[in-house]
Amino acid sequence: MRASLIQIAVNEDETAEARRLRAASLVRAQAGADLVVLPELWTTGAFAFEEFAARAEPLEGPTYEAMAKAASEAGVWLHAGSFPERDERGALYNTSLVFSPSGDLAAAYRKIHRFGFDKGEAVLMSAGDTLVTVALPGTTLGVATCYDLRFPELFRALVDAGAETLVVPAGWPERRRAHWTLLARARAVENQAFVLACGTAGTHAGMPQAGHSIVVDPWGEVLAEAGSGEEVLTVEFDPAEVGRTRERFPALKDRVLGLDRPAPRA
Ligand SMILES: O=C(O)CCC(=O)C(=O)O
Repeated sequence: MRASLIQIAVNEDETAEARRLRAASLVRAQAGADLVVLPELWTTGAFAFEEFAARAEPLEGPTYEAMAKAASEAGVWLHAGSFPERDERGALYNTSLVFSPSGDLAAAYRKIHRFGFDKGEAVLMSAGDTLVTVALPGTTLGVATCYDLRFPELFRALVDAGAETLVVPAGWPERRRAHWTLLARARAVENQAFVLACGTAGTHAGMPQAGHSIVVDPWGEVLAEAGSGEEVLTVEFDPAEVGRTRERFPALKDRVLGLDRPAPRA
């Protein structure tokens, strides 16, 4: 399987519309890949909070239209990263879209863990509540977004639902880059799965982005890692390696579920 992660730069000197056109052309240039991945909130920037409401779109808005067309023109499975979605009740979500090579929507995932504690995305957006997996020829994707990477129980639930390739679009800041690469490897090792983690480059709302998109195999080896600037990271991998790893080193079979919790101290 050939996957291309488009680590697009998100800077304020480019409009969302111009970036959408550029992203579509970058996707079309990946014709021949099986799977193409874009990062989180690449139209607005993950830290441009005031843009979320101003730039929010219905599910089938301009980003959906442009990415559906780009997927079908390139003939690839496309995880189109995420955009600020406004639903019919006016609530905002950080929503990712996955398209089939014919440009049909295969899945939409609303980010479950919102980042910011008591500000930013955590207060501006609503949380998703549904796990999403997508069956591709040869592998099943499990999708998560950025801050979700810090929550191993979400990834374990995706594995329980059949995921073998975990796809994580992000807008991860440079100042915590060490966590990004460490957590991507941890999620791969503990779940014996491929991790495809696609970040952004550039600086928006004063927040330099980490870049360093990374692809990790089920043994935790880094197959490819981008630098800090805009880059397309392309990697070939054999999805059957997940089954071989789980067979050879069957740690997932040794899980102990339903442990009693210690009684709270009086
Ligand atoms: O967890 C982190 O350090 C970064 C998370 C983040 O930037 C996000 O989810 O938008």
